[in-house]
Amino acid sequence: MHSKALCSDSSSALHNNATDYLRVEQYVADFVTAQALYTALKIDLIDAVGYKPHSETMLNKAYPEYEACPMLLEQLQAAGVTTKEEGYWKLSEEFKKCLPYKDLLLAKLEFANLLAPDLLQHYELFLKDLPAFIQQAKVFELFAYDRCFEVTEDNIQATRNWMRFTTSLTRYEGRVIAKQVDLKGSQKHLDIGGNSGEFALQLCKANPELRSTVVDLPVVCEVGKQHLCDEPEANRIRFFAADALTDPLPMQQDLVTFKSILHDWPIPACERFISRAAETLAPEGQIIICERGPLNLKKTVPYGLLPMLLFNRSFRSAEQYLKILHDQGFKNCSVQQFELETPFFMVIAKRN
Ligand SMILES: C[S@@+](CC[C@H](N)C(=O)[O-])C[C@H]1O[C@@H](n2cnc3c(N)ncnc32)[C@H](O)[C@@H]1O
Repeated sequence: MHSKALCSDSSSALHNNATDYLRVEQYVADFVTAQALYTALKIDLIDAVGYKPHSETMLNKAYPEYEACPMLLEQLQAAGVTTKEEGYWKLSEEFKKCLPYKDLLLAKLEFANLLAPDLLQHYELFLKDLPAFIQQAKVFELFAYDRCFEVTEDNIQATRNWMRFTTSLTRYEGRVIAKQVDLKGSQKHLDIGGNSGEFALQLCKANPELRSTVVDLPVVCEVGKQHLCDEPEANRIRFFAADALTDPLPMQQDLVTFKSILHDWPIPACERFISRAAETLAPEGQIIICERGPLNLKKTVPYGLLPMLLFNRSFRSAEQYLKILHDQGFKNCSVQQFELETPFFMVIAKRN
């Protein structure tokens, strides 16, 4: 390692509260449970039995068109979602603890379900020839970056469709990162590829001095403005529509972050993103890169992690980003590794 790199496994230091959302993973681990839960969420059965225990007569009345409702509830009982007491169905005490993360559960289920048909049809191609798989796979029609430049109602709608996935994941990952990282003294923050502003929001909530500028493509910025408009921190977060590889960027930043963007790009583009970020820094400023590491394939991949399996070959090690930073003159770098539902790391880089 060239840089003065401090590698630490800080999972034990993670605040329990911030990682509590990981409890949803057990309910999206296998295909059949995932379908049962997704359906129960969609038809509001989870809300119904969560609100009030339901007998079979009550279920028949509430869901006359679903004759297999009892089967669904039994499946969910096997998965630990529901229990039956004295003839009445209700949510288990454990599953009730997931209710604050319903948005995340739905996003995970929808994202995995969206991808599953592509993998069912083309798994061999996925292994053999990733570019050919990407050409065939329907899921990539959703992530249409070419629709992120011209602000039209259709493009906003199309872009919002995929941004709900990135936003739901980042809402919770951002809280963990905000608790992990010490941003004392940072005021001007640039979040490159900052999407809906959710990551900037979580950093601003945790750091009352911070003022963020979210750099992203024009349509993404429009959706982001709408996403944040009711947040008390919205007046500390502005959107800056730009291509961060080529357009001028706001200068004199104390902090530049890249969260879950660089893995999308080949190394030369990562070098360019990082050198452009470095140009914007004030003398004592720092760059923080937050990324997933590769999946631990010694364990089976749960259904809910299908999207991460899809991107797994793009997930690099922290060392690869450290090398780029070192080559660009960042001498003071450290790495924090931690486990979320996948390995995750932060590379923190200062010039001196
Ligand atoms: C995978 S998403 C990650 C979003 C966000 N950082 C998060 O963690 O939720 C990558 C983001 O980078 C943005 N992006 C891609 N190319 C970009 C470019 N050249 N300049 C600015 N933003 C870009 C995309 O529009 C998208 O919002």
